[in-house]
Amino acid sequence: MERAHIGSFWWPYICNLPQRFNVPFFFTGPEITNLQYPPVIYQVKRRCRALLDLEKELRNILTEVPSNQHPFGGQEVNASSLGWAMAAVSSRAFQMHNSKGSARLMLPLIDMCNHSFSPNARIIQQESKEGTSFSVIADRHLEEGADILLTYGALSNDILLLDYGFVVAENPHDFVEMRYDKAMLDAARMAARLNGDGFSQSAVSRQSILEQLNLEGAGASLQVNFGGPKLVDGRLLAALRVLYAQDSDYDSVQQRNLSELQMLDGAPLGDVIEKKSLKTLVAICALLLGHFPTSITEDENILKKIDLTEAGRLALEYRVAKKKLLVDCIQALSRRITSLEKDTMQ
Ligand SMILES: C[S@@+](CC[C@H](N)C(=O)[O-])C[C@H]1O[C@@H](n2cnc3c(N)ncnc32)[C@H](O)[C@@H]1O
Repeated sequence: MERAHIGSFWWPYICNLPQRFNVPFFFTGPEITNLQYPPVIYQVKRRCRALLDLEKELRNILTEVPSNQHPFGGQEVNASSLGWAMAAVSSRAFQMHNSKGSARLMLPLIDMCNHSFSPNARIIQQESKEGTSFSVIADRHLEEGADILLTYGALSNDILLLDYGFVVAENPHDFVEMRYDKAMLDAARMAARLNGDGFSQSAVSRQSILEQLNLEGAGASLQVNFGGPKLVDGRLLAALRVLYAQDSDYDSVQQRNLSELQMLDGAPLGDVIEKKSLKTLVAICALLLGHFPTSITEDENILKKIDLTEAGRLALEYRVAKKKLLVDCIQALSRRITSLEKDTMQ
């Protein structure tokens, strides 16, 4: 609305906002496909659909509104202008908290600061009789001309891409998600050349632990992640440890609590089960990597091209970061397997 009202109080601020935002609902179809990661493609399409629905709804409402009461000064409202407004808010509003609750606020000037996971400044909020004020203070001495960097939060590349239109190459908060599925675990077990019965035939006693992990039963939450500070979703790790446990190990399983079973450090059910679980996790990462249509090397070669669009480059950077995350997981898990093997030999 403010953008349509030339000369309004907020007009100077609105004029200084970027004309274009590089968020994915402005991507072309092929650029969206080039993200190569179904969970984020689903989110992009959902947001595009929501914008188109909003456009339709507003158009219907506005046909009934007399021209002198038109909220946008008679200007056409379409998905593109709505998308611009949404991107302006999603990429520039800061989540602020006080005693009354929390809200996302547009903070002119402060919103010129870029994001870093190693920021050199932070926002300070002060309450007084006059109201709430916000300022930025540096956490260390900044040379003249240095960028003032804030942290936008512990955000994954999915959120950075969808809300802000950029990604961070080695984002410590990024993850790759998969759906917990015993058929997938069986495939990974075979890929890791570990023999034994399929996981689908697991005993009732294991079933109850999988239910406690909320991976089985009504209302189970099946999304499990690789990456982030924990490297592997604790629930997936615990499930594999329990599924590999033999009936004879069962006493040992019952002596462990759920949080112990979910921790990557240690081998709560012994080295044999640990190695099998870790090898299966490596195979899952390799299978997930194989789902991407192109390799990291192919992507890096495409990235060297100079005629890529900004969105095309961003889509490539996004998918390379996901693939590298899986490679990092494979390497870290393989190091753990090697160290367990060394311990066994000693
Ligand atoms: C709150 S604004 C920051 C100021 C912005 N550079 C400007 O002057 O318009 C957020 C936008 O800045 C850009 N940005 C912030 N941090 C970034 C980073 N670390 N890498 C790339 N772009 C970044 C993104 O376009 C993001 O949507």
